[in-house]
Amino acid sequence: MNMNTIKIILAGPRGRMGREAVELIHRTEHFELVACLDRVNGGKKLSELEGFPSMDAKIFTDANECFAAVEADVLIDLTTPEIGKLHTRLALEHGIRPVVGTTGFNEEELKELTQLAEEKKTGVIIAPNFAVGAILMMKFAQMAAKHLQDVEIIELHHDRKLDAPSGTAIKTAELISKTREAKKQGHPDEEEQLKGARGAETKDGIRIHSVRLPGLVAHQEVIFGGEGQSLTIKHDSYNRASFMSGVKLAVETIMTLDMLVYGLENIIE
Ligand SMILES: NC(=O)C1=CN([C@@H]2O[C@H](COP(=O)(O)OP(=O)(O)OC[C@H]3O[C@@H](n4cnc5c(N)ncnc54)[C@H](O)[C@@H]3O)[C@@H](O)[C@H]2O)C=CC1
Ligand SMILES: O=C(O)C1=N[C@H](C(=O)O)C[C@H](O)C1
Repeated sequence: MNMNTIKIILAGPRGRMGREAVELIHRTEHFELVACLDRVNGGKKLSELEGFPSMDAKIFTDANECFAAVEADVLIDLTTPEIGKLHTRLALEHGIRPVVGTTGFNEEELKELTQLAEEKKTGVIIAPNFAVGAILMMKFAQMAAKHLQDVEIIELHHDRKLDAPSGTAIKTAELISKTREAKKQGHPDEEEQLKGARGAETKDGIRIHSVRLPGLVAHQEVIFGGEGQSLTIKHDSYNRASFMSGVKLAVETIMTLDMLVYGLENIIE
């Protein structure tokens, strides 16, 4: 396929996801890394940092300065919840299309960014999970919820994760709520003897439990219960390479969008 070069700014290149994204951009012929946003190393080139491929992208520590100085098509943000929100807004102000893997956006923030994308007629993709298997897990859970209404979500992640519950768990509950009536689960008189024992509860009554342990990467089980039966839908990411085909698809697809898309399930057939 002959594709025009897509110029990319990457925020968070030294992070676990950022390093994989650098490799993805490096090996993709029609992707060009034009700049990076980092907390430190301002003024250096990426190739000056240890362990990175020889890429001349300049590192900025100030997003406004970066977006004003560099001509770019797409921002890939893989940072922290607070910084990811700031970068997304600023990129839109500068007409740069944000592909956001960073999680931790709430409903109100998504609404505000949807409006801003519409005003600016600029594409935004906010993807709580880029792994195709995770998208399928969410879709299968949404299908199952038509038939089995009692469901709990257990998400398990490495212990460096900042947000809980995970973006994927929140998105899964939202998709399930599209096919399942709101319902209070468990015994009507149940009482927590230890606060948090029943996990978090969405407004539609879905319980989410978050596990954080060293050694884990990203895992989720969606457990449905019915009369005399249960159904478990499970997905595991064993490494961060599992997310990269989704990042590539998002970067290519965003070039054709003029609005915000929340969730890769909306662009994967
Ligand atoms: N959508 C998806 O499929 C996935 C999303 N994630 C999300 O991506 C985000 C990053 O995850 P990890 O790479 O595991 O985290 P990490 O902690 O390894 O990396 C975050 C990076 O952001 C950088 N950073 C912090 N403040 C910054 C600033 N002001 N400017 C530029 N860079 C800044 C840090 O220096 C660090 O290198 C998290 O929100 C995580 O939940 C993680 C895996 C998959
Ligand atoms: O922080 C992570 O690692 C991950 N974050 C995303 C989330 O919050 O769902 C995606 C994946 O689970 C890995």
